[in-house]
Amino acid sequence: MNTLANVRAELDAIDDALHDLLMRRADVVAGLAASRVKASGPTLRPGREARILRRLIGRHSGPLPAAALVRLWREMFATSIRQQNNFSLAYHGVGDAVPKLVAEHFGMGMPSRAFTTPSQALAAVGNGDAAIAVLPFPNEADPTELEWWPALDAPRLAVVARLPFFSEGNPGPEALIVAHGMPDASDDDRSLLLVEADPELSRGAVLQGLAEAGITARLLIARRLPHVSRFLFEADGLIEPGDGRLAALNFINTRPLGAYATPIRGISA
Ligand SMILES: C=C(O[C@@H]1C=C(C(=O)O)C=C[C@H]1O)C(=O)O
Repeated sequence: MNTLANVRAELDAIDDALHDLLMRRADVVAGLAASRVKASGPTLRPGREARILRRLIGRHSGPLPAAALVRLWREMFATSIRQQNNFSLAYHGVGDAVPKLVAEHFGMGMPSRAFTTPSQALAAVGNGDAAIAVLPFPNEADPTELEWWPALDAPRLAVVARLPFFSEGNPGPEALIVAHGMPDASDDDRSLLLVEADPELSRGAVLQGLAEAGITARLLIARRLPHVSRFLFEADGLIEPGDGRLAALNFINTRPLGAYATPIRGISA
């Protein structure tokens, strides 16, 4: 009979099974941490996390909202990252959008420190005080003194993830994670490209130059400086510093700033 006691007994059995699996997952991560197989690379691997979430969302069905599935896995990722080393993060943001994204992405327990400028947060990563910096997604309306991407020391420090990775519909304010080294591919990625070009060159001509080199890109920000036009593009795919397509470009300066797994924006039923 479907009494409350019966339903609760079934939930208790499911909780035990889930608990066993969570403990088993943590054991596997502990083995990974002890084995040093990741010793040469960063702890946080947003590309791998994106592959896991895409795979699970792809097989998902039933009444559990996909957003809840992602939240549960985010908490597990954050826990397993902290299991692997003393992970901590630096962030900068005006208002509460960035701290909110940090809490949603890394759970409530992740050690994090706020900085009043993006360059201070990046310096904390540069000198090893923090593993990553979370910074606001570049915006055309940003004041120059908060514009962090033109001075990003890529590929030493590079963009490796975009937050939120999952949202149903409009994501609201977004952020980027900057870490040491270029990110792993996730099979569906986008790259940030800084281009400095002769101010005589229109943005259409710059886009055409990129297209002729085989790079499909969208303009995010254009800045007219005294002797140069500076552009930030989001390009399809993973573009790393040695990419052959960059050699074909003859702008004043073209620099990949990193990449991120293409975020999921709503899922079709
Ligand atoms: C376990 C790993 O480290 C981190 C934690 C992950 C996980 O818990 O599945 C996945 C990617 C990394 O951010 C890994 O690199 O596989």
